Amino acid sequence: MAKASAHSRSGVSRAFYIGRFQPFHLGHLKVISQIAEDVDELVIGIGSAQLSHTPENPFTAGERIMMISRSLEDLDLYYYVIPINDIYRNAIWVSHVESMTPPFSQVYSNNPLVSRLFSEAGYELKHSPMYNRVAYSGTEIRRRMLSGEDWQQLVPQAVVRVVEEVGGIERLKQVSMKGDIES
Ligand SMILES: Nc1ncnc2c1ncn2[C@@H]1O[C@H](COP(=O)(O)OP(=O)(O)OP(=O)(O)O)[C@@H](O)[C@H]1O
Ligand SMILES: NC(=O)c1ccc[n+]([C@@H]2O[C@H](COP(=O)(O)O)[C@@H](O)[C@H]2O)c1
Repeated sequence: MAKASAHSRSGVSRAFYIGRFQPFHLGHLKVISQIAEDVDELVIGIGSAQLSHTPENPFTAGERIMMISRSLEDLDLYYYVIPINDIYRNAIWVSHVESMTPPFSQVYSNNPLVSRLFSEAGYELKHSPMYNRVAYSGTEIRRRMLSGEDWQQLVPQAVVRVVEEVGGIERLKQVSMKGDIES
């Protein structure tokens, strides 16, 4: 059975969009700007919220919240940013998400597992185009942060400031080191 219609009982249309946002980049911003044209409110899930200080997940949930809220300041959209820990039980993951978020009726995702789990649970799935995927990619941005190449142009200015504020480049380099730290 399909979930509630696109509009809830209050008449508000609310959607869900989840990512790890390691870091939040211009591809994510473009997706959210597009979603903002379709819905009244957006619930943004910070996936793998428990992870930080690793090469694939350098930033904490709190830092990712800063990146997102500061980047969306100028957008005409009411949004909620909710950290979601992984639970490693796909069959009940949607219920886990529902237990942490305001209710929503549409899900925006290009992640095959996320799409599958929400459509099995009866949600309306929406897919957005991939924008400049070669560069607007967390993997590519972290690679550039490590190699000293220009990554700043691939993220909102607010994200550059958060990364600087938390010493993000130094952290990423240190947690990516192999072997012992030489004195
Ligand atoms: N350039 C992009 N354009 C449109 N959607 C994107 C883009 N990059 C990521 N997304 C989508 O945003 C959601 C969250 O993505 P995620 O946070 O994993 O970013 P990512 O760039 O794919 O990161 P990583 O390379 O670290 O896996 C996913 O549904 C993903 O498909
Ligand atoms: N069983 C689970 O805990 C489960 C299932 C599906 C997605 N997720 C999370 O959802 C997020 C999806 O975001 P990405 O598209 O960035 O991979 C990830 O953080 C992923 O770990 C978790």
